[in-house]
Amino acid sequence: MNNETMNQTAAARDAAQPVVEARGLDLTFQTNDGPVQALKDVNLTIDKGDFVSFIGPSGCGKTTFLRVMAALEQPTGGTITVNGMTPDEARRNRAYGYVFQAAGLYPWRTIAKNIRLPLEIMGYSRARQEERVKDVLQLVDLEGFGEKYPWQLSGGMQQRASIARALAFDADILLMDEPFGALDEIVRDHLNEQLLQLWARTNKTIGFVTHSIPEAVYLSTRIVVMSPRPGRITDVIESPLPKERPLEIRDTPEFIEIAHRVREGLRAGHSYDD
Ligand SMILES: Nc1ncnc2c1ncn2[C@@H]1O[C@H](COP(=O)(O)OP(=O)(O)OP(=O)(O)O)[C@@H](O)[C@H]1O
Repeated sequence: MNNETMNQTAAARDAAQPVVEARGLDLTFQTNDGPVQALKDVNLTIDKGDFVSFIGPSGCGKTTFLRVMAALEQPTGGTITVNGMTPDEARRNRAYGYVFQAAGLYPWRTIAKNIRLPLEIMGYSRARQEERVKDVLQLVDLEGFGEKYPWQLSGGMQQRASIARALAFDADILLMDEPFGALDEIVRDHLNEQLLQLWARTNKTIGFVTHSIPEAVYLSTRIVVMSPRPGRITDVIESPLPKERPLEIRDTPEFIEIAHRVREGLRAGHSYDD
């Protein structure tokens, strides 16, 4: 191998820094009705700056995988590292922010105070808290809404506030569990566009759970198709779509082709016997 080729190989390796590496991951829950295998032999690498969506029918382990990454569940087999550490160490290093399906804002605190909460807990100075709140409100297009209470905002705005809270301590990784699932389609389209812009501006690594094929295809650099009983990965689709994605991209043949492959993957992994 000549020097130039070696340099190119090294550059490619540096460019693709693995953020999450799961190898042979298993998770079996012990329940009163017996063991439930939520994840079976999951192998996945997520690189820095990837936008990875997890799609699959109910119960295929999407949320469980996200929770394992966030150290909220312990695997019962295999290995997983986040930024080269255990998920627990990564959590203590503030590697991720987590966004749930429900915005989960405290109704008695203003939007700014909701966003400030994790920073207060982490002991940020008052000045630094103010600075971060201002920055993240701007990132999610909610400048001027900091002093409002959650009930004064629409559902879409509340979800943006919840994303702002997850971004407050500037974690590298954003884990989002069906964050827009409860919103109507127009609002969802708008938030999808905004999320892509935010991702492009911040270069975060995003793990995103969804039930929607168009949402997964529109947002992702990589789509992980899962199937249930036991929960496992059946396909990983690398998106050929450019990083710049106007909503109209959804009408292009490339988009429709990826959506078709996701649908086929879901169909193949689905058992119609139950
Ligand atoms: N704490 C738990 N104890 C026992 N079983 C659990 C627990 N959490 C999840 N499970 C089971 O593990 C399986 C995977 O659940 P999980 O919530 O990860 O699926 P999902 O793909 O996110 O589903 P959905 O799309 O409905 O949110 C399911 O069978 C679920 O009932």
